[in-house]
Amino acid sequence: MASAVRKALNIALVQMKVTANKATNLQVAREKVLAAGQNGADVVVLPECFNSPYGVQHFEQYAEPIEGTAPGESIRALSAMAKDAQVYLVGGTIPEVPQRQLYNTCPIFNRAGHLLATHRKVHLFDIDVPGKMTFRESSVLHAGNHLTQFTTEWGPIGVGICYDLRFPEMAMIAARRGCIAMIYPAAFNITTGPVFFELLQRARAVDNLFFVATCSPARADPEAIRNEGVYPAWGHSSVVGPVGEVIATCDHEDTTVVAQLDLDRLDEARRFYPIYQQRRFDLYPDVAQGL
Ligand SMILES: NC(=O)CCC(=O)C(=O)O
Repeated sequence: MASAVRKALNIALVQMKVTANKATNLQVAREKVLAAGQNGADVVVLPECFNSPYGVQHFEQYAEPIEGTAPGESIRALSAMAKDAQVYLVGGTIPEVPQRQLYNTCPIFNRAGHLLATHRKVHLFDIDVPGKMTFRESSVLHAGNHLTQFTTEWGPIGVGICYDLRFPEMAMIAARRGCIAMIYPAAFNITTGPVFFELLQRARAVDNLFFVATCSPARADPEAIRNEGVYPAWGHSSVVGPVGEVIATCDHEDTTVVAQLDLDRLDEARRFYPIYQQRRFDLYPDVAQGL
């Protein structure tokens, strides 16, 4: 007898503290991914820049190759975590150096530890809010040129990285290609986080009537932020449902957020609000191209 299709998937967002020690970061990630798997997670997500401090001055030092015959130690460690925990692992991001160019890249593994896909951050985080937050990823990073999704038994899931969340087109394309969710490893900060982070997640979710999940690093100690210029991560890793409801969230502490993505919620939202059938591509053909 064919087994019933499972209608819900369990997700865990590992909001871990990231240090300057790569080996420690990998060990902490491993412990938390294994714990999440033991607690029933199907999909586990790590934060943006989980193996290195987040800052343009650090990327080159921590960068590793991902694909090819000699993947770096973070990729080998992530593959083993996914396999040992028997989970899909959205492996946060690491600075990637395939040849000379650097990228901010998310590797995604299946339950057997095989690399399913990689997403290179498409929209680089270049902003200048004077006196509050200036960041210029493009001073050292190159932007990726591909949209990314991976396949699961619940349906395809799209992947973006942090600043990619601000661009509705990416999530919209994923939704129209059948994705049930977008997952974003992310590291918003104490300037932009309170204003935009939840708003953007809820907007992407309700625009597309699908799930949105984000995973941030935990915030560093205030002295390290004040005295050493450590990036002040906002935290607030969250799962948002198809009508923009916050299903699970947290503050900025070291924690793992768990939630269930119940596909009945998605079906119901799309039945109640049939925007997928009501679009007027005759009036906006430019946004229908390529889909
Ligand atoms: N790491 C990032 O891309 C940060 C994005 C961010 O903080 C924003 O406001 O956007």
